[in-house]
Amino acid sequence: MRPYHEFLRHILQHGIRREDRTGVGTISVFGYQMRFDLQAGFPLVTTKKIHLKSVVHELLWFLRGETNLAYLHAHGVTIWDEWATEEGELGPIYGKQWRRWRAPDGREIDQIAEVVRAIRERPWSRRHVVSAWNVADLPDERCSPQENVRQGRMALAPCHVLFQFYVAEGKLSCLVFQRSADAFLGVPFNIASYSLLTHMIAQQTDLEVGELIWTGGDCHIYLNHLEQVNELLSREPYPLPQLVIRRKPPSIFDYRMEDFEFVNYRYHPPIKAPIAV
Ligand SMILES: Nc1nc(=O)c2c([nH]1)NC[C@@H]1CN(c3ccc(C(=O)N[C@@H](CCC(=O)O)C(=O)O)cc3)CN21
Ligand SMILES: O=c1ccn([C@H]2C[C@H](O)[C@@H](COP(=O)(O)O)O2)c(=O)[nH]1
Repeated sequence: MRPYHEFLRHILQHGIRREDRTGVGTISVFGYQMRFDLQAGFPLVTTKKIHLKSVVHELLWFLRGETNLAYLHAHGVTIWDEWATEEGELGPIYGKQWRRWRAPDGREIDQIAEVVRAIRERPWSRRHVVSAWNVADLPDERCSPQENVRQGRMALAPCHVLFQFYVAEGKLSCLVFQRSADAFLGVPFNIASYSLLTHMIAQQTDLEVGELIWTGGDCHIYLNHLEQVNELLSREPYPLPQLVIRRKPPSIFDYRMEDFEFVNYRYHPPIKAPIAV
Protein backbone atom coordinates (compact mmCIF):
# COMPACT_ATOMS: atom_id res chain seq x y z
CA MET A 1 0.00 0.00 0.00
CA ARG A 2 2.84 2.38 -0.83
CA PRO A 3 0.50 4.55 -2.93
CA TYR A 4 -1.73 5.10 0.11
CA HIS A 5 1.25 6.11 2.25
CA GLU A 6 2.43 8.50 -0.48
CA PHE A 7 -1.09 9.95 -0.58
CA LEU A 8 -1.05 10.68 3.16
CA ARG A 9 2.47 12.16 2.91
CA HIS A 10 1.36 14.33 0.00
CA ILE A 11 -1.52 15.80 2.04
CA LEU A 12 0.77 16.36 5.07
CA GLN A 13 3.27 18.17 2.84
CA HIS A 14 0.99 20.17 0.58
CA GLY A 15 -2.30 20.36 2.48
CA ILE A 16 -3.88 23.76 3.14
CA ARG A 17 -5.77 24.43 6.38
CA ARG A 18 -9.47 24.47 5.63
CA GLU A 19 -12.73 24.70 7.52
CA ASP A 20 -15.42 22.17 6.71
CA ARG A 21 -19.05 21.24 7.30
CA THR A 22 -18.29 19.18 10.41
CA GLY A 23 -16.49 22.01 12.23
CA VAL A 24 -13.47 19.75 12.93
CA GLY A 25 -11.10 21.40 10.43
CA THR A 26 -8.82 19.70 7.93
CA ILE A 27 -5.66 19.99 5.91
CA SER A 28 -6.63 19.38 2.33
CA VAL A 29 -5.41 19.11 -1.25
CA PHE A 30 -7.61 19.25 -4.34
CA GLY A 31 -7.20 16.43 -6.84
CA TYR A 32 -5.20 13.21 -6.45
CA GLN A 33 -5.03 9.81 -8.16
CA MET A 34 -3.83 6.38 -7.02
CA ARG A 35 -3.57 3.21 -9.15
CA PHE A 36 -3.63 -0.34 -7.82
CA ASP A 37 -2.83 -3.41 -9.90
CA LEU A 38 -5.42 -5.85 -8.60
CA GLN A 39 -3.37 -8.81 -9.87
CA ALA A 40 -0.52 -7.83 -7.55
CA GLY A 41 -2.62 -8.43 -4.41
CA PHE A 42 -5.70 -7.04 -2.75
CA PRO A 43 -5.14 -3.35 -1.85
CA LEU A 44 -5.86 -3.41 1.84
CA VAL A 45 -4.04 -1.09 4.24
CA THR A 46 -1.67 -3.21 6.37
CA THR A 47 -0.23 -0.50 8.62
CA LYS A 48 -3.40 -0.53 10.74
CA LYS A 49 -6.02 -3.21 11.09
CA ILE A 50 -8.95 -2.70 8.70
CA HIS A 51 -12.28 -3.99 9.93
CA LEU A 52 -13.03 -6.09 6.85
CA LYS A 53 -16.46 -7.17 8.04
CA SER A 54 -17.62 -3.54 7.91
CA VAL A 55 -16.23 -3.08 4.39
CA VAL A 56 -17.80 -6.27 3.01
CA HIS A 57 -21.18 -5.89 4.69
CA GLU A 58 -21.42 -2.22 3.66
CA LEU A 59 -20.87 -3.21 0.02
CA LEU A 60 -23.37 -6.09 0.21
CA TRP A 61 -25.83 -3.64 1.80
CA PHE A 62 -25.40 -1.17 -1.10
CA LEU A 63 -25.88 -4.03 -3.58
CA ARG A 64 -29.10 -5.07 -1.85
CA GLY A 65 -30.41 -1.57 -2.52
CA GLU A 66 -30.94 -0.94 1.18
CA THR A 67 -30.75 2.44 2.92
CA ASN A 68 -31.79 1.44 6.45
CA LEU A 69 -29.38 0.41 9.22
CA ALA A 70 -31.26 -2.85 9.92
CA TYR A 71 -29.08 -5.09 7.70
CA LEU A 72 -25.85 -3.47 8.96
CA HIS A 73 -26.89 -3.86 12.61
CA ALA A 74 -27.89 -7.47 12.06
CA HIS A 75 -24.23 -8.00 11.10
CA GLY A 76 -22.70 -5.85 13.84
CA VAL A 77 -21.73 -2.94 11.58
CA THR A 78 -22.16 0.54 13.08
CA ILE A 79 -20.25 2.80 10.65
CA TRP A 80 -23.40 4.58 9.40
CA ASP A 81 -25.10 5.12 12.78
CA GLU A 82 -24.26 8.80 13.27
CA TRP A 83 -26.12 9.92 10.14
CA ALA A 84 -29.34 7.91 10.49
CA THR A 85 -32.71 8.89 11.98
CA GLU A 86 -34.05 7.10 15.05
CA GLU A 87 -35.76 4.68 12.68
CA GLY A 88 -32.38 3.88 11.13
CA GLU A 89 -33.18 5.62 7.83
CA LEU A 90 -30.53 7.32 5.67
CA GLY A 91 -32.68 8.55 2.78
CA PRO A 92 -32.00 7.78 -0.90
CA ILE A 93 -28.22 7.16 -0.56
CA TYR A 94 -26.06 4.71 -2.57
CA GLY A 95 -28.24 1.58 -2.37
CA LYS A 96 -31.28 3.41 -3.69
CA GLN A 97 -29.44 5.15 -6.53
CA TRP A 98 -27.46 2.06 -7.60
CA ARG A 99 -30.47 -0.26 -7.71
CA ARG A 100 -33.59 1.91 -7.99
CA TRP A 101 -32.74 5.25 -9.61
CA ARG A 102 -36.08 6.91 -10.20
CA ALA A 103 -36.74 8.08 -13.76
CA PRO A 104 -39.09 10.99 -14.57
CA ASP A 105 -41.74 8.51 -15.83
CA GLY A 106 -41.73 6.62 -12.52
CA ARG A 107 -39.60 3.66 -13.72
CA GLU A 108 -36.81 2.49 -11.44
CA ILE A 109 -33.46 1.80 -13.05
CA ASP A 110 -31.14 -0.92 -11.74
CA GLN A 111 -27.77 0.56 -12.67
CA ILE A 112 -25.83 -2.44 -11.30
CA ALA A 113 -27.78 -5.07 -13.24
CA GLU A 114 -27.49 -2.87 -16.36
CA VAL A 115 -23.74 -2.35 -16.08
CA VAL A 116 -23.08 -6.09 -15.58
CA ARG A 117 -25.22 -6.89 -18.61
CA ALA A 118 -23.52 -4.21 -20.70
CA ILE A 119 -20.01 -5.46 -19.75
CA ARG A 120 -21.04 -8.96 -20.92
CA GLU A 121 -22.72 -7.81 -24.13
CA ARG A 122 -20.56 -4.85 -25.17
CA PRO A 123 -17.26 -5.10 -23.28
CA TRP A 124 -15.71 -2.38 -25.49
CA SER A 125 -18.33 0.19 -24.51
CA ARG A 126 -17.12 3.51 -23.07
CA ARG A 127 -20.37 3.96 -21.18
CA HIS A 128 -19.99 1.49 -18.30
CA VAL A 129 -20.83 4.17 -15.75
CA VAL A 130 -22.76 4.01 -12.48
CA SER A 131 -23.65 7.29 -10.78
CA ALA A 132 -24.90 7.98 -7.28
CA TRP A 133 -25.11 11.74 -7.90
CA ASN A 134 -28.86 12.17 -8.25
CA VAL A 135 -29.16 15.95 -8.07
CA ALA A 136 -32.86 15.88 -7.16
CA ASP A 137 -32.16 13.82 -4.01
CA LEU A 138 -29.12 15.74 -2.71
CA PRO A 139 -29.27 17.01 0.89
CA ASP A 140 -29.46 20.65 1.89
CA GLU A 141 -26.06 21.30 3.52
CA ARG A 142 -27.65 23.80 5.95
CA CYS A 143 -29.78 21.04 7.58
CA SER A 144 -28.66 18.09 9.70
CA PRO A 145 -28.47 14.63 8.08
CA GLN A 146 -31.57 13.57 10.03
CA GLU A 147 -33.60 16.63 8.93
CA ASN A 148 -32.65 15.91 5.33
CA VAL A 149 -33.81 12.29 5.64
CA ARG A 150 -37.12 13.36 7.18
CA GLN A 151 -37.65 15.62 4.15
CA GLY A 152 -36.99 12.74 1.75
CA ARG A 153 -33.41 13.65 0.86
CA MET A 154 -30.09 11.83 1.33
CA ALA A 155 -28.49 12.03 4.81
CA LEU A 156 -25.12 12.81 3.19
CA ALA A 157 -24.28 13.70 -0.39
CA PRO A 158 -22.55 10.74 -2.10
CA CYS A 159 -18.79 10.82 -1.52
CA HIS A 160 -17.94 8.13 -4.08
CA VAL A 161 -19.99 9.82 -6.75
CA LEU A 162 -19.38 7.83 -9.89
CA PHE A 163 -17.53 4.76 -11.14
CA GLN A 164 -16.67 3.45 -14.58
CA PHE A 165 -15.55 0.04 -15.81
CA TYR A 166 -13.17 -0.62 -18.68
CA VAL A 167 -12.45 -3.93 -20.38
CA ALA A 168 -9.22 -4.61 -22.28
CA GLU A 169 -7.20 -7.77 -22.94
CA GLY A 170 -9.65 -9.83 -20.91
CA LYS A 171 -9.26 -7.67 -17.81
CA LEU A 172 -11.77 -5.50 -15.98
CA SER A 173 -10.58 -2.19 -14.54
CA CYS A 174 -12.53 0.29 -12.45
CA LEU A 175 -12.10 4.02 -12.03
CA VAL A 176 -13.90 5.69 -9.14
CA PHE A 177 -14.34 9.41 -8.55
CA GLN A 178 -14.65 10.46 -4.93
CA ARG A 179 -15.51 14.16 -4.48
CA SER A 180 -14.60 14.24 -0.76
CA ALA A 181 -12.13 11.88 0.91
CA ASP A 182 -11.48 11.38 4.62
CA ALA A 183 -7.94 10.14 4.05
CA PHE A 184 -7.47 8.27 7.35
CA LEU A 185 -10.89 6.68 8.01
CA GLY A 186 -12.81 6.70 4.73
CA VAL A 187 -10.24 6.07 1.98
CA PRO A 188 -8.91 2.66 3.20
CA PHE A 189 -12.54 1.49 3.24
CA ASN A 190 -13.31 2.99 -0.17
CA ILE A 191 -10.27 1.44 -1.90
CA ALA A 192 -11.07 -1.98 -0.42
CA SER A 193 -14.76 -1.71 -1.28
CA TYR A 194 -14.26 -0.80 -4.97
CA SER A 195 -11.53 -3.42 -5.31
CA LEU A 196 -13.92 -6.03 -3.98
CA LEU A 197 -16.71 -4.85 -6.30
CA THR A 198 -14.31 -5.08 -9.27
CA HIS A 199 -13.38 -8.67 -8.32
CA MET A 200 -17.06 -9.61 -8.04
CA ILE A 201 -18.07 -8.08 -11.36
CA ALA A 202 -15.01 -9.60 -13.06
CA GLN A 203 -16.05 -13.03 -11.78
CA GLN A 204 -19.61 -12.51 -13.00
CA THR A 205 -18.48 -11.43 -16.47
CA ASP A 206 -15.70 -14.06 -16.83
CA LEU A 207 -12.91 -11.50 -16.89
CA GLU A 208 -9.65 -11.22 -14.96
CA VAL A 209 -9.15 -8.19 -12.72
CA GLY A 210 -7.15 -5.25 -14.04
CA GLU A 211 -6.57 -2.00 -12.14
CA LEU A 212 -8.42 0.05 -9.56
CA ILE A 213 -7.93 3.73 -10.24
CA TRP A 214 -8.99 5.92 -7.34
CA THR A 215 -9.47 9.63 -7.99
CA GLY A 216 -10.17 12.13 -5.24
CA GLY A 217 -11.48 15.71 -5.30
CA ASP A 218 -11.15 17.30 -1.83
CA CYS A 219 -8.65 14.96 -0.15
CA HIS A 220 -8.31 15.81 3.52
CA ILE A 221 -6.84 14.75 6.82
CA TYR A 222 -8.97 15.88 9.76
CA LEU A 223 -6.95 17.88 12.30
CA ASN A 224 -7.81 15.33 14.99
CA HIS A 225 -6.29 12.51 12.88
CA LEU A 226 -2.78 13.96 12.51
CA GLU A 227 -1.17 11.94 15.30
CA GLN A 228 -2.79 8.76 14.02
CA VAL A 229 -1.53 9.45 10.47
CA ASN A 230 2.02 9.91 11.77
CA GLU A 231 1.78 6.67 13.77
CA LEU A 232 0.58 4.80 10.67
CA LEU A 233 3.38 6.25 8.52
CA SER A 234 5.99 5.16 11.05
CA ARG A 235 5.04 1.50 10.46
CA GLU A 236 6.51 -0.79 7.81
CA PRO A 237 3.85 -2.13 5.37
CA TYR A 238 3.37 -5.91 5.05
CA PRO A 239 2.90 -7.68 1.70
CA LEU A 240 -0.67 -7.46 0.40
CA PRO A 241 -3.19 -10.22 1.03
CA GLN A 242 -4.88 -12.14 -1.80
CA LEU A 243 -8.63 -12.27 -2.26
CA VAL A 244 -10.11 -15.71 -2.90
CA ILE A 245 -13.79 -15.91 -3.85
CA ARG A 246 -14.85 -19.38 -2.76
CA ARG A 247 -17.71 -19.96 -5.24
CA LYS A 248 -19.33 -18.30 -8.23
CA PRO A 249 -22.78 -17.09 -7.14
CA PRO A 250 -25.54 -17.03 -9.79
CA SER A 251 -25.59 -13.21 -9.97
CA ILE A 252 -23.88 -10.08 -8.64
CA PHE A 253 -26.66 -9.89 -6.04
CA ASP A 254 -26.05 -13.33 -4.48
CA TYR A 255 -22.70 -12.87 -2.75
CA ARG A 256 -22.40 -13.53 0.98
CA MET A 257 -19.75 -12.64 3.54
CA GLU A 258 -18.57 -16.27 3.68
CA ASP A 259 -17.73 -16.22 -0.04
CA PHE A 260 -14.71 -14.00 0.57
CA GLU A 261 -11.43 -15.11 2.01
CA PHE A 262 -8.60 -12.63 2.48
CA VAL A 263 -5.58 -14.90 2.45
CA ASN A 264 -2.44 -13.83 4.33
CA TYR A 265 -3.81 -10.52 5.62
CA ARG A 266 -1.03 -9.43 7.98
CA TYR A 267 -1.61 -6.12 9.72
CA HIS A 268 -0.35 -3.80 12.43
CA PRO A 269 -2.60 -3.04 15.45
CA PRO A 270 -5.74 -0.94 14.95
CA ILE A 271 -5.45 2.86 15.34
CA LYS A 272 -8.52 4.52 16.80
CA ALA A 273 -9.66 7.89 15.46
CA PRO A 274 -12.79 9.99 16.05
CA ILE A 275 -15.15 10.20 13.07
CA ALA A 276 -16.17 13.72 11.97
CA VAL A 277 -19.96 13.99 11.85
N1 LIG B 1 -16.12 11.88 8.30
C1 LIG B 1 -16.57 10.82 7.63
N2 LIG B 1 -15.67 9.94 7.11
C2 LIG B 1 -16.10 8.86 6.44
O1 LIG B 1 -15.24 8.08 6.00
C3 LIG B 1 -17.50 8.64 6.27
C4 LIG B 1 -18.40 9.57 6.81
N3 LIG B 1 -17.91 10.65 7.49
N4 LIG B 1 -19.74 9.40 6.69
C5 LIG B 1 -20.31 8.34 5.89
C6 LIG B 1 -19.43 7.16 5.76
C7 LIG B 1 -19.31 6.23 6.93
N5 LIG B 1 -17.94 5.71 6.76
C8 LIG B 1 -17.15 5.33 7.84
C9 LIG B 1 -17.58 5.56 9.13
C10 LIG B 1 -16.81 5.17 10.21
C11 LIG B 1 -15.59 4.55 9.98
C12 LIG B 1 -14.79 4.12 11.19
O2 LIG B 1 -15.04 4.55 12.30
N6 LIG B 1 -13.82 3.25 11.02
C13 LIG B 1 -13.03 2.74 12.13
C14 LIG B 1 -13.73 1.59 12.80
C15 LIG B 1 -14.28 0.56 11.87
C16 LIG B 1 -15.44 -0.28 12.41
O3 LIG B 1 -15.90 -0.08 13.54
O4 LIG B 1 -15.88 -1.15 11.69
C17 LIG B 1 -11.65 2.37 11.60
O5 LIG B 1 -10.73 2.29 12.42
O6 LIG B 1 -11.51 2.16 10.39
C18 LIG B 1 -15.16 4.33 8.69
C19 LIG B 1 -15.93 4.72 7.63
C20 LIG B 1 -17.37 6.28 5.58
N7 LIG B 1 -18.03 7.54 5.55
O1 LIG C 1 -17.32 6.67 1.61
C1 LIG C 1 -17.03 7.73 2.17
C2 LIG C 1 -18.00 8.54 2.72
C3 LIG C 1 -17.62 9.69 3.32
N1 LIG C 1 -16.33 10.07 3.37
C4 LIG C 1 -15.98 11.33 4.09
C5 LIG C 1 -15.49 12.50 3.30
C6 LIG C 1 -15.83 13.66 4.24
O2 LIG C 1 -14.84 13.72 5.26
C7 LIG C 1 -17.15 13.22 4.85
C8 LIG C 1 -18.35 13.74 4.11
O3 LIG C 1 -18.52 15.10 4.35
P1 LIG C 1 -18.96 16.13 3.17
O4 LIG C 1 -19.05 17.45 3.87
O5 LIG C 1 -20.25 15.66 2.65
O6 LIG C 1 -17.87 16.11 2.14
O7 LIG C 1 -17.14 11.81 4.75
C9 LIG C 1 -15.35 9.26 2.83
O8 LIG C 1 -14.14 9.57 2.87
N2 LIG C 1 -15.74 8.11 2.24
